[in-house]
Amino acid sequence: MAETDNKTGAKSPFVIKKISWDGLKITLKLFRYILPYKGVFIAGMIFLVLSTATSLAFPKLIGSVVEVMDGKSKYTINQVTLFLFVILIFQAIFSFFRIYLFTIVSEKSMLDIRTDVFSRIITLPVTYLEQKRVGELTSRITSDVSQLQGLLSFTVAELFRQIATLIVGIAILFYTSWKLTLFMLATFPLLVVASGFFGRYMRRLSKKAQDELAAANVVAEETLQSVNVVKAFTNEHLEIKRYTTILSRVVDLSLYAAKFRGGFTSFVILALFGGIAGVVWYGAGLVQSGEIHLADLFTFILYTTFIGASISGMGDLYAQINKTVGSSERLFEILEEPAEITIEESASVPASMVTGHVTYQDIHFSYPSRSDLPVLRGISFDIKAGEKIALVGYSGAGKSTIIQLLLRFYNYNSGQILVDGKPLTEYGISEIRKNIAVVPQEVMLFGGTIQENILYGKPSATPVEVYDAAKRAHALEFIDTFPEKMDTIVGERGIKLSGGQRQRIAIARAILKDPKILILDEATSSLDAESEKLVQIALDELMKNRTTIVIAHRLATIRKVDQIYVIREGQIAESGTHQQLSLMDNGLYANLIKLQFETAESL
Ligand SMILES: Nc1ncnc2c1ncn2[C@@H]1O[C@H](COP(=O)(O)OP(=O)(O)OP(=O)(O)O)[C@@H](O)[C@H]1O
Repeated sequence: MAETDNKTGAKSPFVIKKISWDGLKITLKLFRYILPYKGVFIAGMIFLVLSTATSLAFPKLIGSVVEVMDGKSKYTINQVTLFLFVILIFQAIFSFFRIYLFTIVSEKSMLDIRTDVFSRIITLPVTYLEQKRVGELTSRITSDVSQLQGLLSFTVAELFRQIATLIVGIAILFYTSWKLTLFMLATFPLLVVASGFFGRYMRRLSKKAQDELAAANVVAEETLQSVNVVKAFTNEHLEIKRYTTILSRVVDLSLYAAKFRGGFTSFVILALFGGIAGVVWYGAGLVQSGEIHLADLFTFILYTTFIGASISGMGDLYAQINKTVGSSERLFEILEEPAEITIEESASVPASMVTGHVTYQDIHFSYPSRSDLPVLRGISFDIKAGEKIALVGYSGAGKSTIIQLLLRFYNYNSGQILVDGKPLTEYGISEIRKNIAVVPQEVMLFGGTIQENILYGKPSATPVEVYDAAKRAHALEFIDTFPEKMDTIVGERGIKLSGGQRQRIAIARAILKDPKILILDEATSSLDAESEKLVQIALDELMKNRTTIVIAHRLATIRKVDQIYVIREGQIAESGTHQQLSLMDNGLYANLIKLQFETAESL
């Protein structure tokens, strides 16, 4: 986790920036998401102009009321009030449409942005994703996109309204009385300079507080994700402490920032009302000397408050835009990251029907994140179509890595992997993955029905196919015991399945996918004898006529394979059949078997 420092944030790792031109350019790219809704957006802009115009007419009308009272108007008080009401009603209608139309645009474009970001995240290469925390990526889709929503539904409208209020307001003021306007403007530079100064400091603090809060969320999320581990270690108090420590930093920062915000607001109020008091004083003199009417003074003061409010609102707006720029930079960083596959490709690529002849030729590999540490150091083997091999070896020897390369999660550094004689790199990523099914150690079930979970292997399968796959995976044995059968909800909000049951669901998925190459990453945890037997029968069924690579932990599977490769420190230390290897004196495999046998006996 990034270290945070003391309150002054002198060396904060969170970069605090002024709005840069580059950042703004990135933010402007967001408007391409508005393009599909440009008609609605333009309509919203028209209503925005209208509602701003009506609100700007308001001080003028109040002035007219005063004119009537002063006996200097040709209209009656009722006429002017009626007109005022009509304007108010129009303003209400315009505001309604402005808000509604902008919300349509912002909600719909947010939907598009979220979909794009989500699609991009899940199509990014594993190498990119593993550098990021899950919490960080989800906050891209949630908080960063929400920040943009503010831009479209609120900030654009506010920016326009405030700029229009400033320009039109000042123009009207000059028209009403240039002397009084110049007097009023004399107070402005002070306000602007001070708000610039305070505003910048406050933005820095609020950005820090925001980042701290995000870090707190990551902590909460991580804890919740592995809540069972926390409980098992009875480390609740540690987690609570971790969370509250970071939260109290957020509070400290926010309170510190609040002092400045409070101070700034007091200053603005003083300066604003001081300015108004000054204008009233000077204006009263002008009215007395007959230079302007009383009504004009009223109008003038109202416009001055409007303008004052606009100026003080600018600081907030700046902060909003700044946050938006930050969010868009983070979003475009993901959106512009090259994906490994496109969604269309993954959906439409037909599985290139390979026969399943897999060859590893002198594969060398190190993980990009630890490029100095060779993990595979010259792995070579050949598996004929339909043959079965097992990879065995101590933990960390490189077995899973061998598989990850076949799935093209990473690119190997040298050597070549061939499938049916053709280099792996010449296949499309989706194409190759469609030919491989993985039955992992830890089977992940999605929240949904058993049917949906099996369908994951082949989304286009018919219910009959799903049923058949479940039957062949020996999953019907337990599915039929549930009242809702295939429609039983599993996952977070449904029933929890046992390890053996989950494995049989995974096997059913693989049967449905029906690939030529199968990868079995055996669960290390042992199942009870009954489950073990059923899982084994299901696996035997699954392995028929498929090239199979087993990361083996259980003797039952290993005995049946054609060839066993013992991996040690990224190299093949021994190879042969179970028979051959177990007879080798002092052989690694023979030792492993002995070890497993002893462990099994001691249990
Ligand atoms: N994503 C990764 N980034 C960096 N190093 C990794 C990564 N995954 C694994 N390693 C390292 O690569 C080496 C081989 O790991 P691998 O997972 O292939 O071993 P394994 O034989 O499958 O072990 P196990 O039986 O425990 O699953 C280990 O030293 C591990 O720390």
